[in-house]
Amino acid sequence: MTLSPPSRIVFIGAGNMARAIISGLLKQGIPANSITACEPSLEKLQDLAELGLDVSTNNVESAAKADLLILAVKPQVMKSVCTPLHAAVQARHPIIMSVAAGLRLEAFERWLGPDLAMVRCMPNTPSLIGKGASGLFANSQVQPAQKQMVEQVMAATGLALWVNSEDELDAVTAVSGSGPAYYFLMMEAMIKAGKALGLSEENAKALTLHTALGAAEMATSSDVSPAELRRRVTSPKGTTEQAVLSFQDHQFEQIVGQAMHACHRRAKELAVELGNN
Ligand SMILES: NC(=O)C1=CN([C@@H]2O[C@H](COP(=O)(O)OP(=O)(O)OC[C@H]3O[C@@H](n4cnc5c(N)ncnc54)[C@H](O)[C@@H]3O)[C@@H](O)[C@H]2O)C=CC1
Ligand SMILES: O=C(O)[C@@H]1CCC=N1
Repeated sequence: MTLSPPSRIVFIGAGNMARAIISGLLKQGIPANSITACEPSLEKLQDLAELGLDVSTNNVESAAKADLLILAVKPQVMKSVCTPLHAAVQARHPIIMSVAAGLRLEAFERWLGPDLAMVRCMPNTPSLIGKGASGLFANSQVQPAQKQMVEQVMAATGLALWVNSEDELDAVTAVSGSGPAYYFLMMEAMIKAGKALGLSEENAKALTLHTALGAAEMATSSDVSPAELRRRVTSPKGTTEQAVLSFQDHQFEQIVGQAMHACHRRAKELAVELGNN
């Protein structure tokens, strides 16, 4: 895939999320030498340099050559990372994309200056294998062609959806940003229970993971709802029914709902704790 200009993508922060996006981009054929990864420690950048990326420890120099600047540091350090970039981004006006949970566009506008084309993105780590799911929201400075370019970049990592309001990104965080962890937690619990029922760890793990894969692929490719797919597994007076009844007796739906509300609340708290100065 070739990106229409702007074409230098600079990542500030090359941790888990940046690496997941970078990997998705490389898999889609985006040239490694058009991507810059910037991190405080060159040691951490070594594998990315070996893949052919341009690497740097200097955020300001890297931002100064960005066409698309992706801010991928923890929310807790975002302000201290952004403030020194003010002059570089005001001089070049790249498209800026934050992947940080919670932090709102108005905070970035305070830290980086006004009139910048900014996108907030909530990606997830399955971007690593091109199976990511991202929510995107753009401010009014982002032009249609720039929106298309950002969408093309994130679509290289999986599903990329625009949402209608910035608030919705906190809901995206609760559903898909943090969502992989919920499924991993479920897998951990199923492997443990499979072992308790007498399977070897190896078999419990293989069966659990392939079941998750099969269920996810079936649900995404099917034209019927997850509820109907569940019904088709659940024979009246059969085995699945007992498991589902047990989940329901233990308020499964409420447990999931409460967890996602807690996630959503935390995104809002982060915005207040870290974005108000
Ligand atoms: N991990 C995930 O599943 C997701 C993470 N995010 C967001 O992505 C952002 C990054 O999270 P992770 O990648 O998980 O964290 P991480 O800790 O793996 O990566 C952050 C990277 O930033 C680097 N860094 C620290 N200070 C820096 C500085 N001054 N300049 C440049 N780089 C610096 C760190 O060395 C580290 O490699 C966060 O804001 C998070 O909210 C969003 C969606 C999903
Ligand atoms: O846990 C977090 O804060 C980040 C944001 C979404 C997924 N991981």
